[in-house]
Amino acid sequence: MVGEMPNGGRIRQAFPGTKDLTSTEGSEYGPVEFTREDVDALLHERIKYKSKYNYKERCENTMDYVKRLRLCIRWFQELELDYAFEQEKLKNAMELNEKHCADLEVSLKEKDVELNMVIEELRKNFASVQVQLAKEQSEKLAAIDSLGREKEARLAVEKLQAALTEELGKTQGELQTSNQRIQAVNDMYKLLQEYNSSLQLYNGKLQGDLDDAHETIKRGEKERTGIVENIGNLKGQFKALQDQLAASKVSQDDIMKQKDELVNEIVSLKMEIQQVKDDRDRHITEVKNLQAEATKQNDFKDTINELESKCSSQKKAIHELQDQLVASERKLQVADLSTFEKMNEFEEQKESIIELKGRLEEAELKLIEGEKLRKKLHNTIQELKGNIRVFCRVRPLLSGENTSDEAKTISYPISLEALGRGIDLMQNGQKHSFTFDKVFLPSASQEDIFVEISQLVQSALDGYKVCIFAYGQTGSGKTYTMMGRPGNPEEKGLIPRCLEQIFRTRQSLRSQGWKYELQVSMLEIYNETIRDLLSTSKEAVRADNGVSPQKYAIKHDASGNTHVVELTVVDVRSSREVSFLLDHAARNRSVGKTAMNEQSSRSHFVFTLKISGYNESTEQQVQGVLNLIDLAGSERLSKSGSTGDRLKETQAINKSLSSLGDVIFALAKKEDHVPFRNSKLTYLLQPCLGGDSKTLMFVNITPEPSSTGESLCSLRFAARVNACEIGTAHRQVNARPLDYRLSLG
Ligand SMILES: Nc1ncnc2c1ncn2[C@@H]1O[C@H](COP(=O)(O)OP(=O)(O)OP(=O)(O)O)[C@@H](O)[C@H]1O
Repeated sequence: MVGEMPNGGRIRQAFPGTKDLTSTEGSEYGPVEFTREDVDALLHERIKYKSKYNYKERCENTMDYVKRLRLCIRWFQELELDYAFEQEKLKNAMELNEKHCADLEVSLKEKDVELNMVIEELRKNFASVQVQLAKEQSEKLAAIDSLGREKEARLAVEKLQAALTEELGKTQGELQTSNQRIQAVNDMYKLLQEYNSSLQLYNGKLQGDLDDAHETIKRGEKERTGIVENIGNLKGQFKALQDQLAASKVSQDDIMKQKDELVNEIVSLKMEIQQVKDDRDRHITEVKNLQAEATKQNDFKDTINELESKCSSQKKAIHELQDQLVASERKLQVADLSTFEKMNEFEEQKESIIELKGRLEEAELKLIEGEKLRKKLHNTIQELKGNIRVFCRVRPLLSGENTSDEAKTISYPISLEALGRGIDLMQNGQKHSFTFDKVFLPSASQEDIFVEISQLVQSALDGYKVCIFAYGQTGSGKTYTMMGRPGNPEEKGLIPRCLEQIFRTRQSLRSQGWKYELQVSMLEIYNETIRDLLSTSKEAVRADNGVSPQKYAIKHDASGNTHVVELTVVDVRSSREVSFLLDHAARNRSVGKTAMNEQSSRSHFVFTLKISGYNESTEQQVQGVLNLIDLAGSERLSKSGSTGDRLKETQAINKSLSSLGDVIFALAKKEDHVPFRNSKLTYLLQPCLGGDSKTLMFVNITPEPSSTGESLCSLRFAARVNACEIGTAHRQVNARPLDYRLSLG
């Protein structure tokens, strides 16, 4: 059958395009396909023939027609087979579809049930949503209400915002000016940095000059020794010449005498000659007479010969004496000449010695000036750097301590850059080198120490906060450095010397219109408790417990000043008054005997001098503070030999010193949190350590070989302190009157 296929198309396409159905070629060259039109044409085809009676032709045409019919039938048969196959396939597909439909139906039913459930739930939800909606509508109403209110509030806020914007504008203006100021500060900082580097350069140059000066001095020294040697030689020569001169003078005198004698002799000889001549003439006349007579008397011949020979020998003698006289006169002239030359040489050398002495003095002066300038620049650089300065002092060996050369563990480098600043410590054959701002040898006197810190004391008078503290193992000389040895003016410590300088300067500044008021307080921190050393009541000094927590509480105010509540403060007018107070405090101090020190300080001693200055002519006011602190000695429990109360003291001392270390190291590392509050000592010293103070630490060292370990610990601690940058101290200068309360810093 030919027709539309179930899929709407044809299964086979018979001869696309036009085709000659009379041809039977298809049967021989593969399958032939037919369209509906082809089949219709084939069925309605009439067999053509030329002659009705040409049976052959009719038979051939019929055969051809039959062939084509057969071909068409075969095509139909194949098509049918295809259709049957297709039908089978469709049936299978239909069965599959039916099955799928049944499955779908089941799942649809399930879905239906599910959907019903969902619908049920949605209905429930809808009901609750409706309830919620009602609720929300009421809330909406409330919200609309509050919106109204908020609008009002917003308006108010907008107004506020406008005001704030205005303020913001102002603040931004201020910010701008602040930025400008910051810029200016930055510029200043840059300038300071440049100044600093130029100072360093200058310092370098000065160092160079210093080196040159050293060189010149060395050369001068050499020249001087050469000159001194020369002078010695010249003096020797001069002496020899003087001796020679004296001898020459003597010989000259002798020669003169001789000359005189010779002259006399010559005169007498001349006279003699004259006489002889006269005699001769006389004799000649006599001889003539005699000759005349000789002729008569031959007897006189011998006498005449004798007289003649006598005469010629006398002539010879006169010649010799005359030659001698000429030679002596020449010698005398030569001697005069060389004396004159020597005198000239001596004068020249005298002048060159005077000139060299002048040059030497000039070089020495230059050296002193250079050293002063170097120190000043060093101080300025240190101030700009904002470091805590550290001086190291090594005390001399005390009687009974090991003095043998082999036991010496401390040495001092002599290189130019470390001279006076370096210290080397040997421990177990290993050398540990340290450099500080200054190292004082055991031979340094109390005056030497004071000279180095006197500028700091001046700073306190100029309105700076100054803090000097002594750190070191017990028995290393802290108290000796700060207080000195009582009863010996030569061995006065820093505290009495500082006060003497302050009172002296106060006196001299009076002529410039300055008036100073000085107030003193002294306290000690013993076992983490503050004790007022100037209190007149014994209980207040001694009681560890029973004091109100408010009493002696440490307070820092906003301007960086520290106050100790209820601490005794005394106005002082002379250093004698202060000495009296120091004696009083010393009697109240907690001291005890340890294995390391007979008179060991068992507490931290804090001496505070508040300086308030007012200049009547300039109306300028300054407020300086001088804190002088003798720390309790650091010591190992094992070494201190402490037990009982002493052990408790030692533990408290070590705890507060280790807190001091923690604070220093936190500052060195620039940590956000610095544990100032961990001990009374660090909390009290907060302004000194925190940067608003000129701070100097003495690290005291004992040269005793058995203390090498302790010394090394102290030096290491000091080196870290020295490396710690704490900021720059500020001067407290005011134009208006100050609050004269006493503060620690
Ligand atoms: N530079 C010095 N010259 C002479 N003697 C000194 C020197 N330094 C310290 N001494 C002596 O050494 C001893 C111990 O010194 P000092 O009491 O000052 O030590 P310290 O470090 O304060 O000890 P502590 O921490 O136990 O109080 C004292 O007898 C003192 O006189």
